[in-house]
Amino acid sequence: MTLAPNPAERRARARSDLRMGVPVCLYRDGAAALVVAVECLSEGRFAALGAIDGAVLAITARRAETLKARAYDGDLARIELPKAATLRWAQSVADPADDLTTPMKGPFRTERGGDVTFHREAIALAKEARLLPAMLVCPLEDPERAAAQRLTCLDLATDAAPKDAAGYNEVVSARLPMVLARAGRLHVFRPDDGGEEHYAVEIGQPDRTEPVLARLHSACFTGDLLGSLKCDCGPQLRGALGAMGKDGAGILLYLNQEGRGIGLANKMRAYALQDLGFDTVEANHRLGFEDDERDFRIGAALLRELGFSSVRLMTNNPAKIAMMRAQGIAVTERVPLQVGKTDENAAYLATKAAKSGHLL
Ligand SMILES: Nc1nc2c(ncn2[C@@H]2O[C@H](COP(=O)(O)OP(=O)(O)OP(=O)(O)O)[C@@H](O)[C@H]2O)c(=O)[nH]1
Ligand SMILES: [Zn+2]
Repeated sequence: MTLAPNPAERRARARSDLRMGVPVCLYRDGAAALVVAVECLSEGRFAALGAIDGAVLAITARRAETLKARAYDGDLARIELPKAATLRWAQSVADPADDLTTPMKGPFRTERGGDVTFHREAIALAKEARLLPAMLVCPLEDPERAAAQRLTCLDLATDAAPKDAAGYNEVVSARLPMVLARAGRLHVFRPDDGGEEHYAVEIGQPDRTEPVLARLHSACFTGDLLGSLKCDCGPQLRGALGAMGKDGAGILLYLNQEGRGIGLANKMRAYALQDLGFDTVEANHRLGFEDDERDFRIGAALLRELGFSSVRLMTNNPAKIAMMRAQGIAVTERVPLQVGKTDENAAYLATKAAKSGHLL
């Protein structure tokens, strides 16, 4: 057998490289490009890469809208680098932190026509790496040069973003008595694509042939652990565990998709924007993200691994129900989970109801 990394493993390496500010080489059909995440760029690498003829900043159409830059490529825009472009300029294109204090960043010239495969893939990699979706993309005449510098190289014919969700393997499970549910067991699942681990908390011994009381909870460090008043996550987590403890059976999936899938750093960037008056959805858009970047297929995959095919789902989010059903998990009942409303999170919950279809 070959010991070489497979496509998923190469992609995992690429994500790590991007988080360190190391460029990654993308190639396909004889063409190639070096891509690097703007937020992690050093002065030295920016000077070297920005000087390459044809280098552009790839940003999402969401971010372009805020910057008033024309997005000719549908979901993304390619901003040309002005002659005097500095790293500071590139970072202010990527990061909305100073949008209001220094609004005059443009006007921006954006490219039109031509192939955007590398740009789109670069944005996808940035999101997978939980980085701001703003990438410096530089055409590369000779991909051999990237290999010679030991850069990670992805052949998009084989290593493009996979359409199917990762496979999950249970690493271990052990008994975990909890205040709210004594008969607990924690299962740890590891994906086969080098991505995040996710957890399942099983309460009691639920019958696999009956619909199980289930909760799909997304990680919220601020709400779950710190008791933040900005959201309802902590009370929902404890409310779900409490209900399962009382029932004597249930399954709580704890998915490590912090900040609706944008990561904690970006969620805190969103919180900083919320302090300037933007709501939770607007803040995501200004950062360049969609409202919700989570992949709920993971929840269905874990349920299947655990032997469940039917749930009574504790949620107020119809998208979770639709996704479960689309993934072949029967949702026999929606169990509302309305706890933890405070003065501080009332506007947040109202925005979720108005813009994201949450049920009140
Ligand atoms: N980007 C972003 N994420 C947030 C914000 N507030 C909370 N979150 C995240 O939102 C997610 C909330 O997860 P859930 O409670 O599972 O999801 P939900 O869509 O509200 O659905 P239900 O609670 O099931 O009704 C967590 O990952 C939080 O970290 C915010 O203002 N911005
Ligand atoms: Zn929260």
